[in-house]
Amino acid sequence: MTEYKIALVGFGGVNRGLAQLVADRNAEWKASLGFGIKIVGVTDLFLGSIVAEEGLDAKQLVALPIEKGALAQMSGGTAEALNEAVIKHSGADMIAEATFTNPVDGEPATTFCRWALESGIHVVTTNKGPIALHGAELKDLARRKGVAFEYEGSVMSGTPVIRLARQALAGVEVQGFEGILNGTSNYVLTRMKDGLAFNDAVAQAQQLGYAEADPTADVEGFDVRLKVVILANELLNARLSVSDVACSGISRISPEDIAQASANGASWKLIGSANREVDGSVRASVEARLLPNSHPLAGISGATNAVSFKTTLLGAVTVSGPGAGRIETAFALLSDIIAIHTTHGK
Ligand SMILES: NC(=O)c1ccc[n+]([C@@H]2O[C@H](COP(=O)([O-])OP(=O)(O)OC[C@H]3O[C@@H](n4cnc5c(N)ncnc54)[C@H](O)[C@@H]3O)[C@@H](O)[C@H]2O)c1
Ligand SMILES: N[C@@H](CCO)C(=O)O
Repeated sequence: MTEYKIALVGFGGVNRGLAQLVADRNAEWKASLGFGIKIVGVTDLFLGSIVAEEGLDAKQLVALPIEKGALAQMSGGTAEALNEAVIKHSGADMIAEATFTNPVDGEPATTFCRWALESGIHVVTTNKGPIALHGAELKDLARRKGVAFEYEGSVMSGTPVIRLARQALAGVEVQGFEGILNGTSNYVLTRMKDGLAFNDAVAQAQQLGYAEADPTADVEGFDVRLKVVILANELLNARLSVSDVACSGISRISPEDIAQASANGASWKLIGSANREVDGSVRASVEARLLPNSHPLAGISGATNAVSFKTTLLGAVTVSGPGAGRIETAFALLSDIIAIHTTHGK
């Protein structure tokens, strides 16, 4: 029976969700998926770090209090985040990288991915920064080292979209896409429709684990911009940089705008899109749009996301599902591990 040794880099909502899945389902996976997972290391800026080659108790990790240096409370743990040592020397076959997304330069997560890949260790990540800003370099490094670099959860959380489009839609000629790609902003717009104030709706999204560490990234469109770059480069073979994508958010939409839209049978939505132009170039944008309620994306509510691919052979193909959430995103990491097991399984 294959047992993957994994090190968790960043132990916030998403990787705690993965530990929860391991605690609850590892035995079942051995039967249904043909492998198990052993957590051999954890490192987190706030909580500290720990390594245990024999494996850590996932239940104990899930129950760890969210207190500065809390990993020092576990036998062998320390209050220091020994990121490099945990990534390179914990004996892990793979790391699950889930630290903060840095939309400016993708650091330090990009360095964490490089350390692992250079050491011949697979990487699964939900972090948009390294992929949107350094994806080509990291994919090339992974190829050269013969290891996997998987990032399904970077777009639409656990809802399959990157691998689905890459594999199941291969050959249908994707010409473009438009979608609701941020759970927090869609949740905020939905709750404002119910009468909640903007700031209160953002606070709820934070409590529910949807928002970025700095929710400005959600409501000003920066998070969607990263996702548009990832999807356009992945599916349209574009070579977009973040600066190529015009971007605005939802913070200027007032309760009055929302009420007026409702009265007129329309809804405000934050839409990320990219399209191949006749000259072959790809044009992309992120903006709030007023959609008639008959539009397929107008009825997508709460933290649900949806993306509609424009294809030559099938017309529009639309995928909808959770766009954020701790367990939902942890599932994306599991789907990456399953993909690694399929391609690199021992
Ligand atoms: N929560 C979601 O719904 C969701 C969905 C898709 C993608 N993501 C992405 O997944 C990642 C993790 O999300 P989350 O909700 O768990 O965030 P989180 O804020 O709950 O956790 C991030 C953790 O990373 C740690 N960290 C930050 N910088 C670090 C560093 N330099 N070294 C070590 N640890 C560091 C923090 O202390 C924190 O515990 C983010 O990049 C986010 O954009 C989240
Ligand atoms: N903060 C992001 C997490 C998923 O990438 C969102 O709300 O969509």
